[in-house]
Amino acid sequence: MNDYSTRLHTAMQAKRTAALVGLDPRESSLPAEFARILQDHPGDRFERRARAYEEFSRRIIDVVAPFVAAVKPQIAFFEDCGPAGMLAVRNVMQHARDAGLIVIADAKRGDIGTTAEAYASAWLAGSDPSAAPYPADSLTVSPYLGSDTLTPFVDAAIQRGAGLYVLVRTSNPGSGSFQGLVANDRAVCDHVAAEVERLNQSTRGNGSYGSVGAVVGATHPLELRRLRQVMPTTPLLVPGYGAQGGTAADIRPAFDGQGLGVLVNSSRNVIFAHLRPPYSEVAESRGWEAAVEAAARDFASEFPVPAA
Ligand SMILES: O=c1ccn([C@@H]2O[C@H](COP(=O)(O)O)[C@@H](O)[C@H]2O)c(=O)[nH]1
Repeated sequence: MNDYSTRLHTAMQAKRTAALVGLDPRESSLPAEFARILQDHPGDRFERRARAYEEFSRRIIDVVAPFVAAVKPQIAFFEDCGPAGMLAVRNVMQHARDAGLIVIADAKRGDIGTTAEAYASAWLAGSDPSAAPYPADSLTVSPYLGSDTLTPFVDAAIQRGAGLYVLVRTSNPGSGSFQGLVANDRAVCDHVAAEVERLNQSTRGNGSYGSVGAVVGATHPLELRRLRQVMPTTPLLVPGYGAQGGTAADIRPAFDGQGLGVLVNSSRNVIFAHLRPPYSEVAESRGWEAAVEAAARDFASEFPVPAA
């Protein structure tokens, strides 16, 4: 069984990019053709929306799979469709696994003891997609309940060859209100980062990185540099690039010398490329999937990874 960071870095080297496409479907931004499913598909409005999200996400996966290493379904959008949405996201995740992509479930789970065990069991399929009802390679988790509540996730990650991304410094403008508070001369996010790096050590095999990763936003470039030093062997998941204002220059210092150690997320700017120039022109002439392809190619080329 290959551990998570080995599988992740193999995928990044195969696709030669650290780009990750976020699957954040929203009814109001779907291409016009999805109106048919939203109006005519059997079931109630939640089931129709779930069907549209599944079809849209599958087609995004088909378009971006040649260019990126991973996808990150944002579970909230699927959950908002009720039970049909959870079935849809399960199918989307399986479709992405079948396409050879690393799948990060952005569900931001976290709870005490046995409840954390149940979350881990549900979401961390790891190297064997059939090991969990939701076939994710890795999962975002919240550290807010304390370090002991991360342990069940770490144990499951080791057992299943799965990965975790612990929220350390999130990309939203208000993330400093708690994460930036200073205790014992260090910001809370630095305390969390030190704990993530410590937990990560128990998951390191022969590779340079472990399987306990961290979420650090591109919108806080100074913290990103500092936190990379606190977490030198921790794989980073970096949201906030593109639509939230983060740039490639903000993120580059977090990569190692081989172009590894960081996955960069972009959601809206890729999946809804048909809505913004210059890709809207591509959509007009060649359709929305061509616009997504052009945006995914451009995004991937911003974060090149050398072949192994
Ligand atoms: O700190 C965080 C943690 C998670 N996210 C999620 O990433 C995507 C970002 O979408 P964009 O369209 O590229 O802005 C979204 O699912 C967020 O919930 C984040 O942005 N920041």
